[in-house]
Amino acid sequence: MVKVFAYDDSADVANSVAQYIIKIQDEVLASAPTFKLAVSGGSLGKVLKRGLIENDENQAKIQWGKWEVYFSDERLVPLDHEDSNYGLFNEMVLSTLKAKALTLPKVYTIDESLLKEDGSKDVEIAEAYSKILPAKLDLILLGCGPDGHTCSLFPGHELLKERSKTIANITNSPKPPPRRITFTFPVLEAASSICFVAEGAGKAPILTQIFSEAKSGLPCELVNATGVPTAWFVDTAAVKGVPVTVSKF
Ligand SMILES: O=C1O[C@H](COP(=O)(O)O)[C@@H](O)[C@H](O)[C@H]1O
Repeated sequence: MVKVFAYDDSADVANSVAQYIIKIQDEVLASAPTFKLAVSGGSLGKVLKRGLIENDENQAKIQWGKWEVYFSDERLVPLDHEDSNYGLFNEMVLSTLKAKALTLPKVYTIDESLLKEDGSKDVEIAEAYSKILPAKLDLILLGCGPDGHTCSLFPGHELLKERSKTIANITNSPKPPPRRITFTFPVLEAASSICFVAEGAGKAPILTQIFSEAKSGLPCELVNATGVPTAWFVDTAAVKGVPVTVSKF
């Protein structure tokens, strides 16, 4: 089932995403020792900072020590590089927790020792990450690129059909940097829940394609079709003119 939650204000989007994450965290931790979630890069970083870190009420409800954090995709650059999705999560979330001496989540990064300038170990990086990935994630937080990509699964790319690997490497990402690793559809399909965050008028044209009845085959549309409970948190600008029914979480 796909639900779309829309708000006029970006602060309300961030707060609602945080409350949604906390709800799933609480449900999972009622019967499991850890909450396993995956985060994405891009604009999601600021949303997490605003909703989970800058909002004291939300932050107090987060059991950071029981979180296991994975990355839905990662750019094959050093972890402290400005393009790294871990680097973004560190800057937006972990750095504040460290500064406040709060308990840190367990964060699963790529094996940086395998990063080579010529990309000769990129396949190994993907294989190594697939070995630390759990069989099922409780929640995957995704972004939606202006071309409809999510994770590092791009429109029309052969990786959309990948079924044998859970993590694949890509050498020709149309969005820089070109070398990345990404979840494949079997990982997305196995998740307990998925949440997209998309904001800004610039996302309205692609959301119109994703939510129209005509099949576009866009990666985000394919995620919506997996049958995994999926929530979209958007601002009203992103869904202006989009053929979808919206509500509030
Ligand atoms: O390259 C990437 O882009 C997508 C979408 O980013 P956004 O800034 O348009 O939200 C992101 O979800 C992904 O993790 C990242 O590597």
